[in-house]
Amino acid sequence: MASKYPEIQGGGSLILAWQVRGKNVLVIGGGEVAAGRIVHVLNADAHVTVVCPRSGLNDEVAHRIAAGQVTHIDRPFAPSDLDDAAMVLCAVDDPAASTEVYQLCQARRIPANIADVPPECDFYFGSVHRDGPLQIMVSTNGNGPKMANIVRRKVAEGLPENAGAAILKVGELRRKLREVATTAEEGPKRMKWMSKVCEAWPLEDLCDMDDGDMEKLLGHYQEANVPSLAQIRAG
Ligand SMILES: C[C@@]1(CC(=O)O)C2=NC(=C\c3[nH]c(c(CCC(=O)O)c3CC(=O)O)Cc3[nH]c(c(CC(=O)O)c3CCC(=O)O)/C=C3\N/C(=C\2)[C@@H](CCC(=O)O)[C@]3(C)CC(=O)O)/[C@H]1CCC(=O)O
Ligand SMILES: NC(=O)c1ccc[n+]([C@@H]2O[C@H](COP(=O)([O-])OP(=O)(O)OC[C@H]3O[C@@H](n4cnc5c(N)ncnc54)[C@H](O)[C@@H]3O)[C@@H](O)[C@H]2O)c1
Repeated sequence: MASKYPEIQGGGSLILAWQVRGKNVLVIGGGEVAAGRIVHVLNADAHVTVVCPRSGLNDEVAHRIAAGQVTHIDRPFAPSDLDDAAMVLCAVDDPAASTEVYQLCQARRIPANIADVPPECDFYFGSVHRDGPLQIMVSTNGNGPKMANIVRRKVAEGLPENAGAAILKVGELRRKLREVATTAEEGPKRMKWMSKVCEAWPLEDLCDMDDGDMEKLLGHYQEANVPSLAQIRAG
């Protein structure tokens, strides 16, 4: 029977935007896969430690270490490396070591991804498009990682060029709005107004909006209709 509520499909992943800013992420291994994981977590402002013998580091990981972007422990993994870890990413070419890492992480309740070993992953990586504040992740839930890459590139091709820049401006406007409409009671009205601006304004106008335009637009916050960029500039 058709229901008015969303149908449950099951079998998916819970896709979230995990905030690892300033948290300790331990990367085990220093090869090609580790290099990719390191880029993902550095882009999320995590504090990254790589444990791997120097002889096993690839050029990219060695560069991250030399540039001071990550902390390096020059030896194979040891259980004490987990002591401060909020998240563990393991990418070693040694299945027995991987399994040991995963079991230790489970015992300590540290979320872990063992690259290429789905049953030993608390979360999978996905294929990510990034444009400033905009991130889009594609997952095939373990069915076809290469397909995730292909779909991600197709999705990115279909996006307007200025989506990220427009979203950056929306972020600034929202922060300014909260300074003008400060109270909790104002919340629902503030949210409705912000939604209206996002729907009414083309991306180009959002991108064009400067500080002065934002102040003027916020001056119309109490009105029922949201004026266009041309209207606020014309006064
Ligand atoms: C998305 C991406 C993110 C990233 O790694 O950052 C990612 N794999 C990528 C590439 C890739 N990986 C593999 C190939 C070879 C071609 C192919 O097999 O398709 C290619 C293609 C290439 O290298 O171009 C081999 C592979 N991968 C896994 C297994 C094990 C298995 O399936 O059992 C095997 C060996 C299978 C075998 O032995 O045959 C498993 C996983 N790989 C995942 C993520 C998770 C599921 C994501 C999802 O389903 O959407 C999951 C479950 C766990 C995890 O590792 O997190 C990244 C693309 C990023 C990008 O380019 O944008
Ligand atoms: N999910 C994916 O996207 C994906 C894609 C390709 C490969 N993989 C898998 O990821 C793993 C790593 O692949 P790679 O291409 O980076 O391999 P690689 O051989 O380039 O790197 C392996 C790294 O692990 C290090 N290492 C080995 N034992 C270690 C230990 N006990 N402690 C610390 N470091 C240790 C090595 O020194 C080396 O730096 C493999 O198991 C591979 O099958 C995953």
